[in-house]
Amino acid sequence: MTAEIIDGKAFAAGLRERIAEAVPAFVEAAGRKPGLAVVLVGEDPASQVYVGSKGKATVAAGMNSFEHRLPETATQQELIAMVEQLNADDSVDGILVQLPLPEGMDDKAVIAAIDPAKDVDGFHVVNAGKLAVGEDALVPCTPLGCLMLLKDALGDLSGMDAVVVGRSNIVGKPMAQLLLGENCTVTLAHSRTRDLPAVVRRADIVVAAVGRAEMVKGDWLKDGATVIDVGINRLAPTEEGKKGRLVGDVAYEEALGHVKAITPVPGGVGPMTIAVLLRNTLVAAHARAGLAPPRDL
Ligand SMILES: NC(=O)C1=CN([C@@H]2O[C@H](COP(=O)(O)OP(=O)(O)OC[C@H]3O[C@@H](n4cnc5c(N)ncnc54)[C@H](OP(=O)(O)O)[C@@H]3O)[C@@H](O)[C@H]2O)C=CC1
Ligand SMILES: Nc1nc(=O)c2c([nH]1)NC[C@@H]1CN(c3ccc(C(=O)N[C@@H](CCC(=O)O)C(=O)O)cc3)C=[N+]21
Repeated sequence: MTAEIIDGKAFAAGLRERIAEAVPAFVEAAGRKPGLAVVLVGEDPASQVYVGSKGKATVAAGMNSFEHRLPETATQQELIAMVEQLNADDSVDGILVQLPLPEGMDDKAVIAAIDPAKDVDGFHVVNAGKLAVGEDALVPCTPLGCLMLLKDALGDLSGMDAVVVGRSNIVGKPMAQLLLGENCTVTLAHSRTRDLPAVVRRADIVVAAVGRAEMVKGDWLKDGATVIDVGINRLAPTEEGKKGRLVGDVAYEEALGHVKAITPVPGGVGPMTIAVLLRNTLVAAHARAGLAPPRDL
């Protein structure tokens, strides 16, 4: 059996195209462009790259991109003051505070300061709670992107055994909620899980969101499983002066011999995260303007 490589990059490009096509109708109805504000604290080079590519994708979709940078030395109070200013700014539909925050800042307090209607990351407890009880919510971008790829690859997920490895509030937990919402039988595994290989072996669907390079081995996978690899791990460079290779949480080459379909790293989930961020911004913009949500996004 040859494994299908799930092309997240291509799917994300298609989604961004559909978003760009839906923007003019919003502009017509609301009399303004949707706007996304990204706040970056400190100088972390990886974060700077992400923020830069988010900004470019936002503008390419026909939306306004507002970038705000605070120095590494900024206080939590200053950051929250900036968030409150963005809450009050009517041209801003989405607010994303890039994580991780510098040492000493409390993620929870900062996220709590974001207006839930503008919380395009879906990290605010109001949105997490709505997702948990099955109400309309802004859903975290990475797990929603994973779900879109799964539905595209498999169609109806009803009744399937899904194992999510990793229980963070950002990826694993909302992923489990989404799969439950699709009527999967969901197992949420983590660092205290006993006999993880045996747990993973039961799964028709495996979502790996651990942050450990190539931890999930090929022989942990049931033949014919579909695998979504969320992990982004930079290996040590093999040559001086070069960047190390990017790998996922799944031993990709080994997995190819077992799976029905799998996402690569890079080119899998990563690009979906950014496309869904734009989608969430457009959804938030419609809701804030009192318009019906855009369809087919
Ligand atoms: N593609 C994208 O857009 C994104 C990619 N990522 C990537 O996804 C990965 C996960 O991110 P995130 O959820 O934020 O990470 P966290 O570090 O917040 O969570 C990791 C989870 O993995 C679990 N875990 C750690 N070690 C093991 C182990 N040996 N066996 C089983 N479970 C284990 C932890 O368990 P416990 O709770 O018990 O500690 C925890 O629940 C990272 O590689 C990150 O870079 C993240 C966000 C977006
Ligand atoms: N508030 C907040 N929201 C986030 O959504 C958020 C965040 N903070 N902090 C950091 C993580 C990580 N993240 C990624 C986005 C895109 C790629 C991506 O596009 N990756 C490319 C490769 C990029 C490369 O080559 O380095 C790929 O996988 O193909 C990866 C990771 C969003 N995050």
